[in-house]
Amino acid sequence: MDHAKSQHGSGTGFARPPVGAAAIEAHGLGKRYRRGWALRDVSFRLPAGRVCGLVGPNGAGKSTLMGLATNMIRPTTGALRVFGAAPGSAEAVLRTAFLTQEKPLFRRFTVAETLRLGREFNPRWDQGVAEGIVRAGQVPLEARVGTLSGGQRTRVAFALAFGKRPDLLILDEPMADLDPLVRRELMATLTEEAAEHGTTVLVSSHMLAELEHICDYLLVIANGGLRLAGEVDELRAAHALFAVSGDGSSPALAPHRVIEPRNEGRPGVLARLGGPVAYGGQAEPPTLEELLLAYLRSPDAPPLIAPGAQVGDIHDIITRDRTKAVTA
Ligand SMILES: Nc1ncnc2c1ncn2[C@@H]1O[C@H](COP(=O)(O)OP(=O)(O)OP(=O)(O)O)[C@@H](O)[C@H]1O
Repeated sequence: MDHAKSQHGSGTGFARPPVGAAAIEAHGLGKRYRRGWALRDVSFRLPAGRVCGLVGPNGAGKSTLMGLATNMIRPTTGALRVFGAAPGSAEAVLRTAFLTQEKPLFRRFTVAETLRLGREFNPRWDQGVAEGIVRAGQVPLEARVGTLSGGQRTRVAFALAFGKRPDLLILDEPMADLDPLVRRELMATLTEEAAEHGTTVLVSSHMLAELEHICDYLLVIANGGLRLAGEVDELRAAHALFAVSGDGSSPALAPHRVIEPRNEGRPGVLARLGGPVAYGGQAEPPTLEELLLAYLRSPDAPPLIAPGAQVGDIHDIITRDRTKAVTA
C-alpha cells in the first residue's frame, strides 16, 4: 500500500467529509466487567471497504470491541451497528466472519468435512477460495483437524472465514502462530481478497511493521478509550517527526503539540501539527510504526479522531432503529 502520497503535513486541515456507507459504527460504546470498564465511551465510524488495523497494549479492550461487533458480548452502554444492523441480526451475522485467537474447530472432523460445514451454513460460500487456501499450505483435505499443527489449523480457520465471503472480516490477532512465510502469504491473500471484493477488514495485531503493509485505516485504543481513528494517510499527515532536540526549546515546535519528545528509531520529536509544515529538511512524515509507537508510549496524548471516523450522537442510531421498526 502506498503511504508516501502526502507531501505536506496538513496541520489543522482534515478536509475530507465522511463518504460512503459505514461497515461499523459505534456510539458511546462501553463494556463493564466485574473488575471495571474494559471499554468506555468509544465512538467511531469505519467506512466500508477499508482494511483497518486495531492496535493497543495488552488489556486495552481490542478483543472486547471485536466481541461487541460480533454479538459475542453485549454492551453496557451505547450501541454498535454493522452495516446499519444490530450485530446479532440475521443480516449482520450473514455479512460478518470472525476469526478469534482460539479458532474453535471440531477436532474430529476432517478438513474436507470442516469446509463442507462452512458450505452448509453459509449461503455465499466460495468453495474454490476455501480449498485454495488449504491446498496452498499442502494441508491434506482428508486429515483430521485434531492431527494438524497449530499453524495448519489457523490456515483451515482462515479458509472458513474467507470461504464465507463476508462483507466484514474481523480478525483477532489471527497470525500469532504462523511462520513468517505463511504470515506473508495469508496477508497477501487478505489484501487481494479485500481489494477484489471490497471486503472491510478489522484486524488486531501487535505486529506494527506488518500492519503498515496491509492497513489503510486505523483504530488505536488504550485503557478502554479510543486514542486515534482515521485513514492512515490522514493520521500520518497530521503529524511530523522533527529533527530537533526534545527539550522543548526548539522554535520549530512552537505551533505543534509534542506527542513523544524522543523517537527511538530516527532521532527527533514526534508532534501533532498545529499548522502547515513543508516536509523535508527539519520535518518528515512519521511512518505508521513510528506514529503508533509514539501514541502507545504516550497514553496521556489527547485523542485524535479524524472527521471521516467521527459519528453523530447515539440518537441517530435510536432514531434509525425506530424508523426501521415502523417501516418493517
Ligand atoms: N470476561 C471477562 N471478565 C472480566 N474481565 C474481562 C473479561 N474479558 C476481558 N476482561 C478485561 O477487560 C480488559 C480488556 O480486555 P481485552 O481482552 O478486550 O483486551 P485486548 O486489548 O484484547 O488485550 P490483548 O492484547 O492482551 O489480547 C482487560 O482488563 C481484561 O482483563
